[in-house]
Amino acid sequence: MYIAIEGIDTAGKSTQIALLSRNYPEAVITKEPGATAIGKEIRELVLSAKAKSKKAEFLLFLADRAEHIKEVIEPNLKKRMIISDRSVVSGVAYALIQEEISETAIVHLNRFATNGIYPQKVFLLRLSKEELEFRLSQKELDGIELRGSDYLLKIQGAIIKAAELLDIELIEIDATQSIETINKEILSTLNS
Ligand SMILES: Nc1ncnc2c1ncn2[C@@H]1O[C@H](COP(=O)(O)OP(=O)(O)O)[C@@H](O)[C@H]1O
Ligand SMILES: Cc1cn([C@H]2C[C@H](O)[C@@H](COP(=O)(O)OP(=O)(O)O)O2)c(=O)[nH]c1=O
Repeated sequence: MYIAIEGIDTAGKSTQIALLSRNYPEAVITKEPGATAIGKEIRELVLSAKAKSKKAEFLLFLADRAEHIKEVIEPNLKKRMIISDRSVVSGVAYALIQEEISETAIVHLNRFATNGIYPQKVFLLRLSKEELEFRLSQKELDGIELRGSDYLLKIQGAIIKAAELLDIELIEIDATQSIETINKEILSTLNS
C-alpha cells in the first residue's frame, strides 16, 4: 500500500512519519520534494524561492515528482508499504492557489508526471490558525514559510480540494491533538 501524510508546514508530518517508521519497520519511508539525487537539488533550488515564475516553480516540483515516482514509488509499489511525506496532493494544492494554471492543466500535468500513480490513502494533518502561528514562531522559516500563515491556511483548504479533484481518499485529522493520539488515529484507519 502507498500512503501519504499531508499538511501545511509545521502540521507534524515528519513527526508522524518518524512514528510510523517504527510501527512499520519494513516500510519504504520517502518524501516530496527531495527523495532522489536530482530531487535534492530541485528541493534546494525551489525552497530558495528564487523562481520568479510560478509556472517554473510548479514545473520544478513536477520534475521532482516524476523522478520520485520512477525511482522510489514504482519499484516498490507491489512489494512494500510506502509511506510518503507529501505527494501529488501537495503538488495540486500549491498550484491551485497560484491561480495561474487552469485546474484541468494542473491535474493533467500531475497525471503525466506520475503515470497516474497516486497514494491509496492520504492523511491530512489539519492545523488551527493559532497553533500554526505558534509553531511558525518557534522555527527558522524557509522561502515558502515566509509567505505567512494566511497563505499556508489557504493551502490547507486547497489540499482538501486537490484530493477531491484527484479522487483520492482523504482522512482528516486534528493536528492540534497530542502526537500519540494522532499516531493512534492513523494506525486505526490503516488497520480497519
Ligand atoms: N501533535 C503535536 N503537538 C505539538 N507539537 C507538535 C505536534 N506534532 C509536531 N509538533 C512540533 O511541531 C513542529 C513541526 O513538526 P514537524 O513534524 O516538523 O512538521 P512538518 O513535517 O509538517 O513541517 C516540531 O517542532 C514538532 O516537534
Ligand atoms: C510537494 C510540493 C511542496 N511545496 C512546498 C511545501 C513546502 O513549503 C515546501 C517543501 O518543503 P518540505 O520539504 O515539506 O519542508 P520542510 O523541510 O520545511 O518541512 O515546498 C510546493 O510548493 N509545491 C509542491 O508541489
